[in-house]
Amino acid sequence: MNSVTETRFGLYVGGEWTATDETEKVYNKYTQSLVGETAVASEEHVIRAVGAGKEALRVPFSPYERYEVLSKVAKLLRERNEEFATTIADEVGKPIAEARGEVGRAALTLEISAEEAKRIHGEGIPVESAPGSENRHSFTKRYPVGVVAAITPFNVPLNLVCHKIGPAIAAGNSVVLKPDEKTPLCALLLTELFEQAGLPKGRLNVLTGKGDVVGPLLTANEEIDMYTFTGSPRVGQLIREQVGLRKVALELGNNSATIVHNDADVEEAAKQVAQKSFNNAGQVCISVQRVYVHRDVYSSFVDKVKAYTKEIKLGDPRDPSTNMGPMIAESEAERVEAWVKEAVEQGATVETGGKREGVFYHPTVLTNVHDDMKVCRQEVFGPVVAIAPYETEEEVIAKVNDSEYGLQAGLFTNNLAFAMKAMEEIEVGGLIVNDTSGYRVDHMPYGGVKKSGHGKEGPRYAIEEMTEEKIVVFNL
Ligand SMILES: NC(=O)c1ccc[n+]([C@@H]2O[C@H](COP(=O)([O-])OP(=O)(O)OC[C@H]3O[C@@H](n4cnc5c(N)ncnc54)[C@H](O)[C@@H]3O)[C@@H](O)[C@H]2O)c1
Ligand SMILES: O=C[C@H](O)CS(=O)(=O)O
Repeated sequence: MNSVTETRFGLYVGGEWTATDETEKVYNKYTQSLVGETAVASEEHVIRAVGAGKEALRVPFSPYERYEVLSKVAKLLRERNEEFATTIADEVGKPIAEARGEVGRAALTLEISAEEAKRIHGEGIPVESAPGSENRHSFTKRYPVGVVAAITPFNVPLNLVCHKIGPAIAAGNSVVLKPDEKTPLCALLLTELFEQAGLPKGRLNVLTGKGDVVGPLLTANEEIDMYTFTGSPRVGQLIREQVGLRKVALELGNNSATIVHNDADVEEAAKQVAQKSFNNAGQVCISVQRVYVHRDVYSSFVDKVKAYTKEIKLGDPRDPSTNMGPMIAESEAERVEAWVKEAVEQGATVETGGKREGVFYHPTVLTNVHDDMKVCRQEVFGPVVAIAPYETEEEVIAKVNDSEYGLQAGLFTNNLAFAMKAMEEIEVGGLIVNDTSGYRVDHMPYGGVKKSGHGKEGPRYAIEEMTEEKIVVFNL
């Protein structure tokens, strides 16, 4: 069959599209109308996909050929930018401007991966410096791990797929991808581009279906060499438990903090916070959730954030004037509503927002919060930001660190000594000075500590995760 019959997709296994009797429906998150239907993978499909991946590894696929395929996919993706952007807007509910931005970033992620394919290298090891090894010489080389299973979330369904397929292919691996069942369409369209670009059969296999069914089938398959997962800490933990001694990279959640110090550009900080708290309706792992503001500038900062937040226009994601779309499901909007209600019962003040309309939750600014409220302690993953004052550098660093998570944090200050102290002491994978926790470009090392996971993304760093380093020592 073709990959698509109108909007119906098969599984992609060993370079062939396969239909299944059972299908999974995909809905437009704004209109709730049907936008696509995918096949549903069974255990047999998992076995076939992994087998195809293993088989493909036996056929030479040079670094330059990998570079060429990945570059071609990036080019095709740029050519079909609008189709991908509208697909993301429909299946996620992400405003079209943000969706276009995601497509551009996804193409860049593939271009960076293509470049990295040509420069995977080991290093010379000076073994001769050890007494008794004077006549030895040594170097290392990196080799693909084999078959990589990639499991991805709903919120950034194209670029986060590219962050897994790009480096895995660049490093010489085969991939079995399982995109999120709520937003699989752009990953399936991307698979068509890999096919069109001439990716050898079996190097990419795509299995769709419910995560709690297909996921365990993947983790139970002993032929898979590595798992790369982006999603919730709950599922990350399950995968960790199920895969035993095999390699795992986990990109999980966060309750991201940003500090606004008394010497900061308060106007700029407020503008950035109001934007990075509500992008994709707050459904971003580095979305600003907790803001700690120095008492000297607290009132003026809260006023400014409120004013910027009130300008956010909710509506149809396809309408270019919309700033914020719906959440992924009404049940998620109800959960956020319940968490805000609970915070208010515990003493929080709603400065603006605090209202649900069906699947929309209005962008919400909370003050008078304390660190043990759910909206501070847990990951909201919705359009809610909680603002609290602080007085000393030590106090605010302790507050930021008082979290189970540690993905990224932001700090607005012009005080270099404070910025360096924060770099030394804040427990995160990335500290962003003079911007929010929400800053990311695709070639930087990206990944968390604590319950935010382990292993880095960014093509160069993901390639390190997806390769094994081998040493050779010559006794001459
Ligand atoms: N650190 C990062 O880079 C990053 C990026 C994006 C999202 N996230 C996190 O992802 C979460 C939101 O995404 P989500 O709701 O799609 O997450 P999720 O964990 O519910 O789903 C992620 C993926 O796991 C699959 N899955 C579900 N159950 C499974 C199981 N039992 N075994 C294997 N796979 C299973 C889903 O189908 C989906 O493909 C948030 O916590 C967010 O912070 C992290
Ligand atoms: O949701 C988390 C994403 O990794 C953030 S970004 O889209 O990559 O910037």
